[in-house]
Amino acid sequence: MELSNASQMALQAKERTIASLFTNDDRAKSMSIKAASLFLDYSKQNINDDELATLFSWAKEQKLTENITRMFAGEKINNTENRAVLHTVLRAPNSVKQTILKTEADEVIETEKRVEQIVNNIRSGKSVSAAGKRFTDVLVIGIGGSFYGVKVALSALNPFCSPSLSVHVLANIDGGAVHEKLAKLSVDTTLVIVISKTFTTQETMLNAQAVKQWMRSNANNELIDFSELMQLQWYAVSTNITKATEFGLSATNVLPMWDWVGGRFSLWSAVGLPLALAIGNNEFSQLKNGAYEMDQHFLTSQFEQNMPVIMALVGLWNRNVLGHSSLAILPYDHGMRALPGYLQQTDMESNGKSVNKQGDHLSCATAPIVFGQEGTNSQHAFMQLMHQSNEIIPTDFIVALQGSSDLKEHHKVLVANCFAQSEALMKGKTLLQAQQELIEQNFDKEDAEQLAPHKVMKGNTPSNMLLLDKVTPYSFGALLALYEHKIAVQGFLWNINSFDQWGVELGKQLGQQILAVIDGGEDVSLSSSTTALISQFKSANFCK
Ligand SMILES: O=P(O)(O)OC[C@H]1O[C@](O)(CO)[C@@H](O)[C@@H]1O
Repeated sequence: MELSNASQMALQAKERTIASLFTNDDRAKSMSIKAASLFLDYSKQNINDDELATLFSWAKEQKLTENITRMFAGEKINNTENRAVLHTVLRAPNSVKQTILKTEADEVIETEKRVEQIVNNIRSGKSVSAAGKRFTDVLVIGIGGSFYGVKVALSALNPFCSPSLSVHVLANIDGGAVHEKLAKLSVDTTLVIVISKTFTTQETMLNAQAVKQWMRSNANNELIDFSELMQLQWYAVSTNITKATEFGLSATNVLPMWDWVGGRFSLWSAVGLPLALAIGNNEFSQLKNGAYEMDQHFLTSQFEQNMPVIMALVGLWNRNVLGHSSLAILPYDHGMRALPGYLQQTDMESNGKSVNKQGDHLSCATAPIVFGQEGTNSQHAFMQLMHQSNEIIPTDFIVALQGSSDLKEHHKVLVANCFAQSEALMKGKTLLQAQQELIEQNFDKEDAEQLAPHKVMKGNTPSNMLLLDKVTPYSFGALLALYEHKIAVQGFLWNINSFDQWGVELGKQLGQQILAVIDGGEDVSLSSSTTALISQFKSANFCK
C-alpha cells in the first residue's frame, strides 16, 4: 500500500485519542451507514474525515471500481489459476446468470432446481432411506471452504432449522471426531453429503471412507443392497464426477461445482444443500437475497457510501498506516459463535499473501491475524490483553438488536456488554482517573498511587459496530457478503490475488511424504527433528 504521506498521517493519528475526534454529535451520524438491513458505525475508528477522504481518492486512483467491475463481469481475475471469481452470480437473478454465464447458466439454474427438489423430497419424507425410513439426520463431510460456510450458517440460523432433520458436519481428520459424530447416528435414517470440489482432499476422502465402512457394517445387509443404499442415501457436490463415481456415488447424485466458485465462497452453490435441508428452500433463498442486496449495494454505491469499501479502507488504515497486526471478530451472539473461525479462513486464506499479482515481493503487510470468540465469553478471556497490554487490536463487534430467544433480560445484558466494550476499548482509563476512583473508594493517597497503574486501560482501540435488526437468513446472507467484499477490496488494493491458496499445498505434500516414512519408507530430506518425531510415533504405535 503506497500512500504518499502515510507516515505523517500515522504520526498524527497516534498522537491523538479516538475520543478526541468526537468534537460534536455529528461524528456518529456521519460515520455510520445502512445497507442490506445492516448498520455499521465506524465512528470509533482512529480516523478523521480528511484521512478518510484521502483513502477514498487513493482507492479511486488504484482503479478499485475497475477491479470490482471485472470481478462481477466474470473476467479471470484469479490469475494464478486462470479462473473467474463469480460466486456473486450464484445469488443473482436468472437473467443476470444468463448474461454473465451464457450457456453455462442453464446448468447453474438446473442445479438450483435439483437442490430445491432434493430438499423438498427429503423434508417431506418423499425420499426415504434404503430401510424405508424417513431421514432424521444429515452428515456432511468436507473441509476448508467445503465446510466453514455450511458450519457458520447452520449455527447462526439455528432457530430456523427444522427440529426433525439435524445436520452434522465432519471436517477434521481425527478418529475421535468420526466416532463422536457416528455415535449419534443410525444408518437407517442418515443421509450423507460429501462436499469436495476436487474429490481428492485427503481428510474428506478418508472420512468418507470411514462413514461408508460404518454404513456397510451397520446396515441390515440381508435386506439392503448396498449400492441401492448409496443411491438413496449419498449425495456429493463436486467438480470431479469421475472420482465421485469411483468412490461409489451414483452420477445422478453428484451436484456440480464450477471452477469459478472458490471453496471459501461456495455456500451459495449446491454446497449450501445441507443448509437448505436444515432451513428449507425459502429461507435458503432469503440468505441469497440478502447477499444479493449487499452485492448490489457494493456495485452501485459511491465509495463514500459503500459499506464493504469503507470497512476495507478502515482495515487498511489500521493495518498499513497505524501498523496494527490483528483483527478481533467479536459476535455478541451465541448463534454466530462460528463466525470468527469462518472469517479466519475467508480473510487469512484469501489475503495471507506476500507477493503481488505479478509475483513481486510486497513491502507492506497484508491480511491481519483474525481471531475472536463470542461475547461475553471473550471478555473473561483474551480481552484483558486488549485492554491492558501494549498491543492495539482493532475489533469488529457484531450484535443483533433483537435476540433470537425469548429471554429478553439476557439479550439486554448481552447488548449492554457489547456496547460497553466498544466504549471501554476506545476511552480506556487514565492514571489520574484510576487514582481518583481509588480515593473515592476510600484508599489512602499512597495506596491509591501504588495501585492505580495496575488499573490503567490504554484505550484508543478502534472498533466497528455492526448491527443486525435480527439474525435471519436475509441479514446473515448480507453479513457474509459484506465480509467477502471487504476482503476482496483489500486484495485489490494490495494488488494481490485473493482467490488462490497455494500456501496450503506444501503442508499437504509433506504430509504425504511423512505418511510414506511412517509406512516404512525413508526420506533423507526431512530434518532430524521431524525424523525423530516420526520414530517416536512409530514406536508408540507399532512396537508394543
Ligand atoms: O473442496 P475440496 O477440494 O475438498 O477442498 C477443500 C479445501 O481445501 C483448500 O484447498 C485449502 O483449505 C480450500 O481451498 C478448499 O476449500
